[in-house]
Amino acid sequence: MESQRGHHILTRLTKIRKRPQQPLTDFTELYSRIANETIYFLNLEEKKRYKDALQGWKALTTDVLFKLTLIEHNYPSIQTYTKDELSLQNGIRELYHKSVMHLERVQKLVREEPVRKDVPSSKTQNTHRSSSFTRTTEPPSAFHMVPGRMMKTLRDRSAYGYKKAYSNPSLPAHNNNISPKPVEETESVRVNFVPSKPLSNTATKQYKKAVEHHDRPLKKETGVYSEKYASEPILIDLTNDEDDEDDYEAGIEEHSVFDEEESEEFEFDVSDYYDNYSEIDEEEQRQRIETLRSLDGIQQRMSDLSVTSSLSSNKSTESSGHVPESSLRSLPNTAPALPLLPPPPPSSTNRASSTGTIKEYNLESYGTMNPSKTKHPQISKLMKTSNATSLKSTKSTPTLIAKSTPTCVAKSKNNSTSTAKSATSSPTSSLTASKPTLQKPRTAAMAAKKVLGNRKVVNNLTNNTVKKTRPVLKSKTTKSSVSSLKKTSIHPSRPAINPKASSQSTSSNKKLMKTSNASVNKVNRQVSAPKKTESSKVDPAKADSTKSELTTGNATPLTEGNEDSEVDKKALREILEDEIIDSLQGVDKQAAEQIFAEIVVHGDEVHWDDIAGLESAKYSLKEAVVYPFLRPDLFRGLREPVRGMLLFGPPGTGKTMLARAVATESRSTFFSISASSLTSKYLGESEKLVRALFAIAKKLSPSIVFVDEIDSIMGSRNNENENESSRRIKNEFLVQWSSLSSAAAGSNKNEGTGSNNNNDEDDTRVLVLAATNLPWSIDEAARRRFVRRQYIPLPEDQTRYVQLKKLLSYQKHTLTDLDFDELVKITEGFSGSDITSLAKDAAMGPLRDLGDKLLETDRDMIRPIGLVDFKSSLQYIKPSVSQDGLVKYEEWASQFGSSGS
Ligand SMILES: Nc1ncnc2c1ncn2[C@@H]1O[C@H](COP(=O)(O)OP(=O)(O)OP(=O)(O)O)[C@@H](O)[C@H]1O
Repeated sequence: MESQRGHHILTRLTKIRKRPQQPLTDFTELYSRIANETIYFLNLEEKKRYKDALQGWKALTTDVLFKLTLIEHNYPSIQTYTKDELSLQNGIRELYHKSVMHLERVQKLVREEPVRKDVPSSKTQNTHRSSSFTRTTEPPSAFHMVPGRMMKTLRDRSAYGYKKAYSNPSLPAHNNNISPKPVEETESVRVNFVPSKPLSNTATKQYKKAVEHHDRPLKKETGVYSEKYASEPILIDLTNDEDDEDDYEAGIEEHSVFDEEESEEFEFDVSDYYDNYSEIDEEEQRQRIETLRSLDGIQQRMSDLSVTSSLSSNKSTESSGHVPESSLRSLPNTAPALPLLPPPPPSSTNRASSTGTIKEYNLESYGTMNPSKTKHPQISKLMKTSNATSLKSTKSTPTLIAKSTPTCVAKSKNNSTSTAKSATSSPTSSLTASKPTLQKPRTAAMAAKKVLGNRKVVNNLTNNTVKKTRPVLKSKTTKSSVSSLKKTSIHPSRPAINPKASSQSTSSNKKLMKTSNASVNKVNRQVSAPKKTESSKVDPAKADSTKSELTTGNATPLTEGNEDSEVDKKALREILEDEIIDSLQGVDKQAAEQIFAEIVVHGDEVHWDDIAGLESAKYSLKEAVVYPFLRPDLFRGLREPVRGMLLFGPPGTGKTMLARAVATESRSTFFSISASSLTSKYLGESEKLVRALFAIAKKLSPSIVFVDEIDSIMGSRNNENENESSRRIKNEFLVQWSSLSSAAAGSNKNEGTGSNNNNDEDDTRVLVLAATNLPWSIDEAARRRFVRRQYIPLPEDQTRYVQLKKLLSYQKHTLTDLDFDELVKITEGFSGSDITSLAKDAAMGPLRDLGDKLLETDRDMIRPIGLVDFKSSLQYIKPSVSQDGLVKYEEWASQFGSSGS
């Protein structure tokens, strides 16, 4: 008894120790941001929009630098960093270095080619001059961009450009150390001291204080600072070098309204990062000095904020007391020093070995924090605690959606260059935005999301439910307007990172390119996405279709730029999948891969509004799934969400649609599985698949495991014809399913305390949602687990009316309300799917009338759809559900289910 209590207390203590104050989320957000935005700016470069790219790089580097510093300041106790956090931190630094290199390169390009007539600049394209950094939305986080993500794996490795190199022969093989730029060459880099998203309240405060601190001499004592800043931070536009002066002043003005009292002292003390300094040996000391020097570079950079770096660097250097002045002199002016990274690890060819290599590299690459090198016991210990780390990363494992709203680029006829390019090379793309029919994305974040395929990004700006204030860059033309941003409907703590990969991601080492070290190369591919530019001629048909697609808003990638962004998406997706797989404990890797390859589905989002009628079913689903997923804090203990919900009813009534809508609206990962996905001919493999499925679902929680035609997996076990294999799958499924629920109902200890801090809740936010046309054949044990059994009947009159209206709403038609009423009557007994088929067929009527003339008839000349078309289609489109069948459903519904019309 006593020992039990002791154990209990210990467990609680461990939890308390583990949970709070870890920078993982911040690091992952930052990492995904820099990675995603990098892709976007590379795309800009490809399109020769160097100015835009330059602005982007500037803002990105500054922002990242600031945020990184801030995170490190907020979490100074580096000893408590998990391995993933260290890897992420390292990865961010690497990407940051890359960004600085890009910045320098593009700066040169801009100087060399100030006027590019063939490429419309951002100014000509956007009257309001919204640079890609008018951050009106949050940065693209590969995982955050996943409102209602439905994942679709694209594990076609060949497509990811394994052979594409991410290197520039002109660059040194390993270029983590950015060579300092001569002061005179250094452009006055306006430091954009504005995070696009406050990391936390404390961070915001510190940020405010930091700005205030650095601008103090210039501060106008208005004393007007109000909470407004927190929600409506003011950002400085970086759009044009000539206007730097204005921006600068504007920035100072804006920054001058900070409340001194509200802010805490922002002290950036690099020594916070290391303690017990004297306990380490000489070699270690030397390394640490290096690192401290670099960190001081950051500190210096911090103090240079809002002023030109070249001017203030010396001052700052002098004031720094941590590092000898001489060593600081060697720090680059434009490229703030960050800890140097060792060369990449040797290549390895398989996933398992690559993981090992990555791990080793992560540790090695962190220089002074290498546990084998450092004698710091806590650090060494930290490096060994991989389990805790994986658990942690579980919650922040990201997912991606594939649906994309690609940016439009048309290939120039004149260009025919076809060399594969690397991210670090000067863009020589043959792509030019000859007639940009798509608006330039309003923010880099949005653009990157587009590149990475988040269709919902734009929608979310208006359609979100979770709001979060976010700073935005202030455009010069709208200096007075400061807008707060809503947090897009994304799970807030779901980053999109492959920490292992990140640590090595941006090495431009050619050798590294050749390795098949999965994560490393994938990130490289993601960032650089070398372009194929073999053909430069515009296929007129293609161009036309691109145009029309763009104008209808249904653009699909047709050009190389877009192909590459597809590659980027795929690469990123694969990275994420690999990361998840690598971090799963006790799960067969192959099985996990198979789950990703076959089961996880992206795209094709369905919203409540897309579904006609079924109001009761919708409400039921909201209550059972959507609300608990969105407000887990309210649904605990007795209110714990159900773990199983069954949708049953005649075929084609919208069960699958409902499931998809639930996935979208609850912003969860959607696993669509079928019997064949879980069946393997090899003994024991199927169980592994089931285990992997649930493990991944937990990892990517909140998740919905949707099993269509559940009767084929969960048929009654009394069936004598059932074979051993399917019995085992069933048993394993039931066992795994049970593991989702808490052992004792109502046993949540946090209930009543109002605590929102239950980090474990994500693990349990997994729902098995199933659909079937044969509810009576489901095994009883499974039926019991489907706490909610929702009957989805044939659509009623009103539902059919709504559906018909919806279907015709985008078509030219002559149907009056009376016609619709008539149609509703005629279609009695039709399922939703039957009605869709009918409408589709009727829509063909006007084309059928044309016969062969169809080919030369102008689109506008085609007659509208009329009632007559429906009537003629009704001759051969008949209801698919028999009345007899309906009786059986209704009986079962009255016995076991609830009605959902
Ligand atoms: N309520 C509805 N609103 C709009 N469309 C619907 C509705 N019900 C069905 N449909 C149409 O029918 C098609 C099939 O629907 P869905 O696949 O969801 O049916 P289901 O009940 O899952 O069928 P099955 O049981 O055969 O799998 C949908 O793609 C949609 O076009």
